[in-house]
Amino acid sequence: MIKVGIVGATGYVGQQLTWLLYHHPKCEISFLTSNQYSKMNFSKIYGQYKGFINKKCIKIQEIDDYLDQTDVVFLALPHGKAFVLAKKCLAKGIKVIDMGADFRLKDPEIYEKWYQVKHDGVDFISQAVYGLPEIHREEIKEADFIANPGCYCTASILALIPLLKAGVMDPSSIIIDAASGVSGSGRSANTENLFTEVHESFKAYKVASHRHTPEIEQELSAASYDKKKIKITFTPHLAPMNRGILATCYGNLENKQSIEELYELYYKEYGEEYFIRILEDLPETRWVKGSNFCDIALRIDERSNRIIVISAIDNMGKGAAGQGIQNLNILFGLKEQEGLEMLAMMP
Ligand SMILES: NC(=O)C1=CN([C@@H]2O[C@H](COP(=O)(O)OP(=O)(O)OC[C@H]3O[C@@H](n4cnc5c(N)ncnc54)[C@H](OP(=O)(O)O)[C@@H]3O)[C@@H](O)[C@H]2O)C=CC1
Ligand SMILES: CC(=O)N[C@@H](CCC(=O)OP(=O)(O)O)C(=O)O
Repeated sequence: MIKVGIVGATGYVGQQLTWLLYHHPKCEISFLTSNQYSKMNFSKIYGQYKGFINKKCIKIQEIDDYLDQTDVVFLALPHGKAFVLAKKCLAKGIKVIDMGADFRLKDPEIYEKWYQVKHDGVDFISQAVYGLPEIHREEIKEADFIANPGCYCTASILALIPLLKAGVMDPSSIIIDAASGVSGSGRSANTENLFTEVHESFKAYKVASHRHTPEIEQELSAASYDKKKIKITFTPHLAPMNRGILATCYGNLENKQSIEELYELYYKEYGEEYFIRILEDLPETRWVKGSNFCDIALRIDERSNRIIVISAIDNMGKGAAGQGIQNLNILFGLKEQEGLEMLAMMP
């Protein structure tokens, strides 16, 4: 069995990791950390685990006692908090999957500008592989340190890469409108996320300033046919639902092309990918809720010759914990779907 520690287990991503690992046939949990709830049984915080997980949370400072019996550690902490822990675990030969943003951006100056935090792990950036398996699988197989992508980034990058690789779209014309469920902002108390503030309302936020913008640009630029630096317009929205991301991505087509030709690019890129479903029907968040799937569909606006790509993921599935487990499976040479084959649950 692979022994897995979760740092930040009481957050939404940490809880989702715990749920997936509890059901994973090849993994067992070695420790769960929480500073706020240390010494409290995990099933007291999340009641569904009563009778299933009987483990007390430990403080981060106590993980040293457990690291000798741990193969891989998930860091599910706010940004700026992964540097010291990643360094410590890697030095002990323990694999690390960071769910936060600290090692996703290859340029520390860009990180510092968008996150307003000093990068304290510059020496490790090159060691971290961007954990989007459909794009970086071969590098992930060789890695011991994974920077798990941001949720909006996963939905947007997977939606656009086939078009950019083929060079059929003007990269300077990309606009991404994406909406997320409220769990995307985490579990900590915040007036803006109260039920009364978000229920029955829909809003854009961090317009032209969201920190996922440079992450999406980094990956799209690297994947595009000419590797030129791409600048996008990205507008996130808050949707009054618990989970899910729907990304609607627009770009100008370079030439007149049929929808069949464009779908062909997606079948070529993702035809073998278990977790990507290329659909003719338009994706909906409810069809991916709780799963690790990314559903994608295409349309052409004939009047403007614009391509519109719509993708749906669960922000905590393929957008975070599901993808984290997919990365774990690759790191340890397991079947990529191990522990991840569940479908969305309706309603
Ligand atoms: N929510 C989502 O959909 C997604 C989140 N992410 C990223 O995953 C990470 C975790 O997100 P999420 O679970 O939503 O966040 P939450 O706010 O729900 O949880 C954060 C966790 O980190 C712990 N924590 C908070 N502050 C500190 C601190 N100063 N030092 C140590 N531990 C701390 C909390 O522990 P304690 O019990 O002590 O309070 C809690 O367990 C973030 O980097 C986030 O950006 C990535 C993709 C999607
Ligand atoms: C709805 C909502 O608030 N979503 C979060 C994105 C969560 C995420 O993926 O953030 P990281 O890149 O920090 O991991 C946000 O917009 O900040």
